[in-house]
Amino acid sequence: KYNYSNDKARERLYHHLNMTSRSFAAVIQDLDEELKDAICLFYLVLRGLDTIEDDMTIDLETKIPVLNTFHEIIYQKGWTFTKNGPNEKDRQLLVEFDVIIEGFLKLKPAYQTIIADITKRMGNGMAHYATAGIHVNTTADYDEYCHYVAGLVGLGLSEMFSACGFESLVVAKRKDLSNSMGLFLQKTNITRDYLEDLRDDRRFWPKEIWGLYAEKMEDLVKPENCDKAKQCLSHMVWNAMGHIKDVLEYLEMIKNPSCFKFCAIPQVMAIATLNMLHNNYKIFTHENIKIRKGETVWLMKESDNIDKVAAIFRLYAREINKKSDPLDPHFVNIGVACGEIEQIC
Ligand SMILES: CC(C)(C)CN1C(=O)[C@@H](CC(=O)N[C@@H](CC(=O)O)C(=O)O)O[C@H](c2cccc3ccccc23)c2cc(Cl)ccc21
Repeated sequence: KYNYSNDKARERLYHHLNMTSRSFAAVIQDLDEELKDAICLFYLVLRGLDTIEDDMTIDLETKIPVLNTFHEIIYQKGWTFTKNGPNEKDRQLLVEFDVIIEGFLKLKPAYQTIIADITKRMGNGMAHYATAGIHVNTTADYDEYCHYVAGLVGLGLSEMFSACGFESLVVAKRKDLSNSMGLFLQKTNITRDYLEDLRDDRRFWPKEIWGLYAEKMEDLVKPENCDKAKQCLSHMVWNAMGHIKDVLEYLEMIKNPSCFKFCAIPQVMAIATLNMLHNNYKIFTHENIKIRKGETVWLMKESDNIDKVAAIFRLYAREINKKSDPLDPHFVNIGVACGEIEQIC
């Protein structure tokens, strides 16, 4: 029955959600009642984990154990974390993490189990890559790292969609497609955040790729290496585009309208971002380049069914292809990738 204190707790929970990312918080709040709280808490637990992984001011002796045990921490009433650096974006979330734990412990056991399982696997994966000397070298490492931090999120969400009955059991079964949903988002973010990550001494671009264009990853920012830098960027864009076929196949499976928008909106933002990144030397000179607000508003409005989403992917594939430089070694690859997208859409 209606429980005032519960409502107060829920209000504090959604306050944290709105603090993390306003636009996406609105999308989560549009989800059906049955899933809304579970996905809100999944999102905030993962945001807490990510805030610890991202904070380079925390020494490894502290960071590694917290990453590895976060799936147990989320059951510990009252737990908070105050060791985050002062300028860490979501520091407040961890200072008040007891609120998240309260909400997590109110969820149905089925959702708690899914969230704890994904958190365990993600935390272990993050701890591995946070260990001194471990780098993203091969493209296989790149796929593995992105699986840990984003592919697993897709697996967890698909299990929730199937568990609550909104989507068929096939959605949870197609782990390959769920994984690609995460990889497409994460590879787009990693490609976009080259300069910011370089500044924070975080290296996610695989050496197997940047090593074809420079001696050291940081050489790509030198003006004299401009052409090589843009060729490396094309290679990264092409690598991310490899997941689009799976993304569209996954979205075609999603029938519940609120689940569909929740899944489709980040994907159309990602293809729009990839289009903005392609052949855009600014990623080597400016941080935090984003698609315009007007474009995101249009994308959020236009992503409510598979036909419109397919049309958006077809539109951006054409834009990306138009911007390709015939002298770029990946000119043909990107042309083929764009052709494929235009075919399936
Ligand atoms: C790393 C990441 C891509 C998984 C982060 N991630 C996302 O990027 C969010 C979108 C988001 O947070 N957008 C923010 C980004 C920002 O703050 O800059 C915005 O303001 O638009 O979406 C994903 C997300 C949504 C829907 C389906 C998914 C399937 C597989 C993997 C991830 C999926 C997400 C869902 C959950 Cl439950 C948790 C995290 C995420």
